[in-house]
Amino acid sequence: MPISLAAEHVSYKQSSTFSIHNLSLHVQSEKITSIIGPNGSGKSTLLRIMTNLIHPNEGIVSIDGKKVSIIHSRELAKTITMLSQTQNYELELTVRDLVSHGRLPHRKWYENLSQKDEEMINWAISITNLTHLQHQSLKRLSGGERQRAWIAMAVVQSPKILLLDEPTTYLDIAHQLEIMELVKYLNKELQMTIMMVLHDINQASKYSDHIVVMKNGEIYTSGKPMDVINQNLFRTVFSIDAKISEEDGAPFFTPKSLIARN
Ligand SMILES: Nc1ncnc2c1ncn2[C@@H]1O[C@H](COP(=O)(O)OP(=O)(O)OP(=O)(O)O)[C@@H](O)[C@H]1O
Repeated sequence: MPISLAAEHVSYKQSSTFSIHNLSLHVQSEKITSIIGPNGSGKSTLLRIMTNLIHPNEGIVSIDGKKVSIIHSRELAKTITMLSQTQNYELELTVRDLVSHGRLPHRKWYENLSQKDEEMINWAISITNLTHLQHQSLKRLSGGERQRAWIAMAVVQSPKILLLDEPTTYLDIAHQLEIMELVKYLNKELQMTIMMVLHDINQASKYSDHIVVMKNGEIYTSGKPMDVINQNLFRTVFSIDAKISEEDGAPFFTPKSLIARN
């Protein structure tokens, strides 16, 4: 079932130096949307607004027309899940324990895991390719394995919408691609709507149906990768000259040189 996540005329004052002003965004259902933009442009803030973690001063965020601010947190967690940029890596938990926590919205805190919970946990561990590591402590995993464990915890909630904040940060290129392929699988096979913040613009271009470019707390532009990724974007948003080519039908950029910032 398609699901509609939208922000309308949202404003949020984060600090004396940063605010989001009158931002509107309709996230495409069952598609992959990537948010790109320079450091401090408001990408994470936007994700947190979309999941009701922070509340806009003005405007509305809604799911299927219902304000997220009035949806019960347990219900909201079953619909939309966000994986933040930094996870607590010092947790003394096994992979399976962590993933089990993701079932909390589906049961009362005092109830034991049901058979359905156990089935979902097995499923989430399996699709993230962690079955052989399920009893391993999180502390003893590689960065890529640990990231997959956190994604499994998010996925076990079977949310319709999954938001990921820089899911590939700190990972080597093979593990980055593994995460991107997993994201693609969740979208294509499970019809999950995905919105993620990415710094790697070539990965955003390759894996996304839609790209949103943030600059100074505003959406500078948005659209299909082919319509958004161009030399002008790199000059005006990232202050670099770039060469744009095409790779498997998606734009591919190579940085050339810095240009003076405005
Ligand atoms: N809790 C906070 N209190 C005050 N200011 C904050 C807070 N969190 C972020 N900011 C500021 O808000 C602005 C936007 O931050 P945000 O994290 O949304 O940017 P971003 O585009 O995700 O950046 P990055 O690419 O570096 O992760 C930045 O100037 C940041 O310093």
